[in-house]
Amino acid sequence: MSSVIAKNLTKKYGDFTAVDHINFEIEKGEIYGLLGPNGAGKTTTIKMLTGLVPPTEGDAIIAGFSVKEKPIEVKKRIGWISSEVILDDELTAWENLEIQAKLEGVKDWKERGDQLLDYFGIKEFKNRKAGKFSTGMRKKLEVSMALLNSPEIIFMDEPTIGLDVNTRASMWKLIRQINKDYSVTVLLTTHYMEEADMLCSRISIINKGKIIATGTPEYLKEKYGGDVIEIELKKDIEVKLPYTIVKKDGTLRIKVPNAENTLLEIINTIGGNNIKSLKVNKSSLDTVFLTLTGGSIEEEDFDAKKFYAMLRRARR
Ligand SMILES: Nc1ncnc2c1ncn2[C@@H]1O[C@H](COP(=O)(O)OP(=O)(O)OP(=O)(O)O)[C@@H](O)[C@H]1O
Repeated sequence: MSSVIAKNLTKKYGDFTAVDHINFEIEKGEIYGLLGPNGAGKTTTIKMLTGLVPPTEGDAIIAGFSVKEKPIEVKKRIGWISSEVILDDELTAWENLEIQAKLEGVKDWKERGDQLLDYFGIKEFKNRKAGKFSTGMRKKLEVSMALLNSPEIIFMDEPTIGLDVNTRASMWKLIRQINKDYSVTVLLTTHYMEEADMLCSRISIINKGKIIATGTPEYLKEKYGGDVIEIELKKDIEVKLPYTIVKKDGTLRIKVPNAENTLLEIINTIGGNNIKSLKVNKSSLDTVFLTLTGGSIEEEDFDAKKFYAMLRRARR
């Protein structure tokens, strides 16, 4: 059964198309990722799915209800965590929950509120002002608020943006736990490749408002992955190699099955003296993105020591 079905969902702002006829389907119980760089249209998509912004074209069926026709029914069945601040720092954790219950019209919320704070290990701080919470505790409170109305689906817009590595890892654990323990479907947006890879059962890659690929991380890496070697040339030359080469502004992007096995051949062909810099992007969702768009969200620095050792060997 599907929790979310997006059908030709489109948002235009004047002449600009922020989200362009996107289609995807999320099964009940999935952790689904919308992965894309800044400005790709992720937030706009979430806003349309949660009924905050009306689509220009298309529709979405959320928990069986059309967001266009039955936005109130949709809102009753979803939780939403924005990438912006949603807590009132001057109110206690409990008062923040109370406001959430009032805003969403959740009656008899107190028992569930207590149970949620207990589940997340912050019950003893229920009377502490949210402004005094650590980042991790704030996230737990935000998730408690989103779960207060017992939603079928939670939408999380960039849930770990700006978090340090440890808090990010705790958040991933927490998302997995609520997905299992509260049987809640999760749709999250992210521009972190690793996050999508670690957390999501399936991903749609979104770029410039369009979905350009959908599948499990494993499928996407197998279909579009491979290592990408980026070489900045000192002098522009014609390079003939049995691999896909994209040339842009004096830099070659060479897609190879495996960088370690092909680097020497490539350096020998180009000539070590003609290489200004070299970088290897190992197979990851980043290389998938690179293959699909020619651009990159995150880049891995190449190990310069290893490179120069190889270069020395190639020159001998
Ligand atoms: N209210 C608006 N009016 C005009 N343009 C908008 C509006 N909201 C968003 N946009 C534009 O739509 C595009 C998609 O924005 P959106 O916020 O959905 O992207 P995103 O993938 O969530 O990126 P980010 O992580 O930077 O928020 C951007 O170019 C943005 O400038």
